[in-house]
Amino acid sequence: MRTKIVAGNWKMNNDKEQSNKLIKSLKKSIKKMSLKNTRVIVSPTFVNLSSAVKKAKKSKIEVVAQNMHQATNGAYTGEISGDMLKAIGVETVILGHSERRTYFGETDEKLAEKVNTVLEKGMETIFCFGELLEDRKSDNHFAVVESQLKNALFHLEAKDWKSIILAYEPVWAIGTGETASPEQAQEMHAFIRSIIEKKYNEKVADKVSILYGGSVKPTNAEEIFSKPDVDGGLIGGAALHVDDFTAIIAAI
Ligand SMILES: O=C(CO)COP(=O)(O)O
Repeated sequence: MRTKIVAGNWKMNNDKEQSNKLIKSLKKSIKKMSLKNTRVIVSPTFVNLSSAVKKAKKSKIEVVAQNMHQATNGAYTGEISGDMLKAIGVETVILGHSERRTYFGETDEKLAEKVNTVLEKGMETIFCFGELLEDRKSDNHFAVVESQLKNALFHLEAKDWKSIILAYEPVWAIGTGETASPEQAQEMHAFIRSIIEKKYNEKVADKVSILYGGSVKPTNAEEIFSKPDVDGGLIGGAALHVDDFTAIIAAI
């Protein structure tokens, strides 16, 4: 059985107090839930990671980072390395989010380097990708997603995939209120699994958790998560509110 995951990407939101308060409330609200085979993840901004890790201790909540640099250390002003994250108890990092690609020029090639570093450091990544609206309109969405995966991940060996979680986030659905329909999500997730099977084998394809991201809300989560190839969600806006995020976790 594949691991189910509900992850909240807080982006550049929540100061230290808000961050700690949200974790405290979330801890309480999920305490009685039976979360067998399910991971609950939150991703605060860098400066709040350390206190979030402490706050989340002795709970089901895992704290992950939103980005990291590919080098171990060096003259990279403003950057954060994998070792620095590990030193404060953060073992997982989101990579390739569309906001990083769009606003910070992260290319598939750079992401491939970051993924390599994640593996060298024994870390894990939630790897994001997804097509733009114009790609979908021109019926290029499968080709775009396939090339993003090939360029950034298909140099890996089969054994490396135990450290990879995929997050399909169609850019047109991020923060827009417009969600991919459960059928569109399922169609793409099944396609992703099929190309992984072709490149590797059935076991790798069957084992990798593929999350959907893009305007997931309490009102649509259950239907999206009910699809056989959707193993959870990467949640933006709705992860900032404990009631909404709790309802989304309950939907899994
Ligand atoms: O970008 C996202 C998660 O990484 C999705 O954001 P929204 O849920 O706000 O659309």
